[in-house]
Amino acid sequence: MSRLDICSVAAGFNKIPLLTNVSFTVEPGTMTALVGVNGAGKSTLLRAIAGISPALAGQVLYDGVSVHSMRPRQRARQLTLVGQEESPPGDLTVSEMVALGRLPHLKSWEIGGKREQKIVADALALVGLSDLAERPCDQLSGGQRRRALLARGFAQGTDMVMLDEPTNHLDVHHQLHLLKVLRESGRTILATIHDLDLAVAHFDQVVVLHEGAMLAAGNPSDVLTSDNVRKVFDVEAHLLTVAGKTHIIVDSL
Ligand SMILES: Nc1ncnc2c1ncn2[C@@H]1O[C@H](COP(=O)(O)OP(=O)(O)OP(=O)(O)O)[C@@H](O)[C@H]1O
Repeated sequence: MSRLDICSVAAGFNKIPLLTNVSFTVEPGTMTALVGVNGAGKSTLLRAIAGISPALAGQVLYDGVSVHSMRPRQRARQLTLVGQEESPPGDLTVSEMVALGRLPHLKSWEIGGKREQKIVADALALVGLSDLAERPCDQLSGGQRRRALLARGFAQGTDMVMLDEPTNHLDVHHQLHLLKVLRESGRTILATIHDLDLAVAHFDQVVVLHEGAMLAAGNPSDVLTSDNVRKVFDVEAHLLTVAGKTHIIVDSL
């Protein structure tokens, strides 16, 4: 497994940076959460880190290799990005859509083979969608669509997985189930997330973006302090420990 190094990265649009000088490392097999207010640039940064859009400055290294120097197929064999608002083509069934995650790995004659079918079925089972495998994607609820896209991400089979707001649209059971599946997968995870309590209780590292820069990165309870949360989100929050786990309660504006 490989580590991901984000080295002095700037990301933005039309050559205008929204974020500059972002540096942190995601160690192999660990989970990092990216947090910040709406419009802070989390999705923009994640796309730049995944190599989907250019970094305006700096470098993203996966196993020491620049992701921006990789060809798309080579990159897709090593890094998965599940975006925030993807709408799968409505006329594909759920299992056909999930099978798209396999394309970077396959020769044309391997498509639909027994091994491939099993990988797709396993990914659907992981997100609890086996019973909807043959349903067209346009007949899914918001949360089911989200889980189907996550299954496509799992089926891609890379050690490094980047997820843009993976818990959005998921009910509380499926939020916790997803975080458990991610942890038990042993994969290296970088995810944007709005729920600070999920970030503090389930991730190894939190990176806070604020006013065009990285405010802090590190252990969740060291980074999501009352002061930092007030500074970034303009709310009052308190950390507390319940049954050995740290949680954050946001109690007022
Ligand atoms: N294609 C684009 N061209 C120019 N600006 C854009 C484009 N897409 C998004 N933006 C702007 O870039 C900023 C950062 O957007 P981004 O989606 O990265 O934020 P975010 O932190 O992920 O927000 P959210 O929490 O609302 O999902 C926003 O101000 C947004 O309006």
